[in-house]
Amino acid sequence: MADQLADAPVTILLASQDATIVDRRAGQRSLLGRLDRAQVAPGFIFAEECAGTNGIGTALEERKAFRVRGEEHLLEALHPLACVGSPIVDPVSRAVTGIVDITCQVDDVNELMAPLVLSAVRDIEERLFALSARSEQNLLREYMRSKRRGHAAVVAMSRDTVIATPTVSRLMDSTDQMMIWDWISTHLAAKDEWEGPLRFADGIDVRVHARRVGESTDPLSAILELRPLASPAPPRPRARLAPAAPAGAAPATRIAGRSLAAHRLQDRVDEITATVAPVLIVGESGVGKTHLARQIQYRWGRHDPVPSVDASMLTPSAVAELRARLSGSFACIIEHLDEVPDDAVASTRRLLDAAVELGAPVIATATSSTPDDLRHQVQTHVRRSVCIPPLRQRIEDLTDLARELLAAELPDRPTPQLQPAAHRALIDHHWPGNLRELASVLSTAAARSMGFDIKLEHLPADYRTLGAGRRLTSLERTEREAIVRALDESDGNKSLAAHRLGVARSTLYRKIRALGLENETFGS
Ligand SMILES: Nc1ncnc2c1ncn2[C@@H]1O[C@H](COP(=O)(O)OP(=O)(O)OP(=O)(O)O)[C@@H](O)[C@H]1O
Repeated sequence: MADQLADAPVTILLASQDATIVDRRAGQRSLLGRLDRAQVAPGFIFAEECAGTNGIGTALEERKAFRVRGEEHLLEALHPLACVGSPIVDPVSRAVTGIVDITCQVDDVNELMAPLVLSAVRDIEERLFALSARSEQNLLREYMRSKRRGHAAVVAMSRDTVIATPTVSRLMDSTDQMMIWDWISTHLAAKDEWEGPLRFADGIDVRVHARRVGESTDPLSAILELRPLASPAPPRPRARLAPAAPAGAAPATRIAGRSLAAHRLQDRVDEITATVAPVLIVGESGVGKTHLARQIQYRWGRHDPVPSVDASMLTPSAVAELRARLSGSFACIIEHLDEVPDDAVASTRRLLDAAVELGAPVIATATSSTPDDLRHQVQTHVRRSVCIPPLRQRIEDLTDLARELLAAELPDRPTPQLQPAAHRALIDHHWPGNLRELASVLSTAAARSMGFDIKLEHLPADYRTLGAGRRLTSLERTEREAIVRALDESDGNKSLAAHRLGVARSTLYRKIRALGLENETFGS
């Protein structure tokens, strides 16, 4: 388009979704000089709240093509100009992703400007549609990765695609699919990761860990890993030792971090690795129990990855099978021992007794150490245990942990560093999902920074806590929720959202900035 309009008395502007001009093409020298004087150039923001009525900001507000001529502009510097701007609407998410605008001097206004802008926008929207095919490929790749990591119950889902492992396909009908899609759309609207319960149409309860695939601006797609809950008991898939993942880089043999908690953990791990015998690793979900189990196995000389089994899938006969294979050299990791089903408690206890007797390198993990829990009786059979503290209790280790996670994420290139503002924002977070959550945030950030150092703007929106690293008060959180809801219900239209909230538009803009919502997209 820029080539076609090279000799025309117009210039083409491209603005981002926050109305910042990011590119300016074509235009004769006299026009460009005037545009420079009026600051109509890359880097300048033309959001309506800063620049009043103009072709970029108003088209963004109205979500439709908008024509402004001469004194219709609020800013006097723009009075000699005329323009037509139109929003680019993502064909899948329906979010405005930018604005195309053609600007000229008032005397050069031409009836063709509007059709030209609209045709450019159509071209861009078609390309965005083609890109969504790429996000399907990403989804498939992530699904395969999840399966390779040994997860037996995995679903990959986007608006148009559902892929599921046989364990889940057997459970899921079309109502379940719709319900799962609703669940994803709700929980991953503002977060990249979510874990919580979900009930299938026939009453089977599962716990789902869902993680968004791709960028937050990509069409929504997610990987869900399902674990059955103990009751009501679903027809359980038979537990199998997950095939060990192919040998990758050797796990680090030291615990990352310099906090007192990290030193204590290191000392305990050193003690434990001095003798080969069953170990129980306790800690909140995502804290790195399985990771530590692999480190310990490695230090015991198991340089090939050791197979693992999820205790929530154990049946008495599966435990008997494991027991038959047990010897002083049989190594395995039993994950989530505190979720062993009631009917497998007794046999698992016997299995662990035998493992202790034989000195077998069996490592179990558990998220709960509640003393009166039936499953606690199983845990006590392991005798030796180590507890990994949650990330929020060793937040000073975040830099070292982030380095380790980023090195694992980008094994083939220099490890990116966290820039101070990004580091401050991450330190301020509560990390309920522990290292799993941190790994996911860093993976998104590393993709956004293209593998270079991670700045505040590379973090997912929810983790850029107000730049200064301030945590929201509960009142601010309530306010934020109300604003997000209003913007969602208004499909991102700020005038409508302000009307719904009963506040002036300028107040809404101020709140949006103060609550760190400027880079969010809203609506279906
Ligand atoms: N020290 C570490 N270095 C690099 N990656 C780590 C480290 N600790 C944990 N991770 C990564 O963090 C994620 C969560 O770790 P892991 O699966 O070991 O947690 P967990 O405590 O076993 O979780 P759950 O109880 O929910 O199964 C994994 O992707 C793991 O590879």
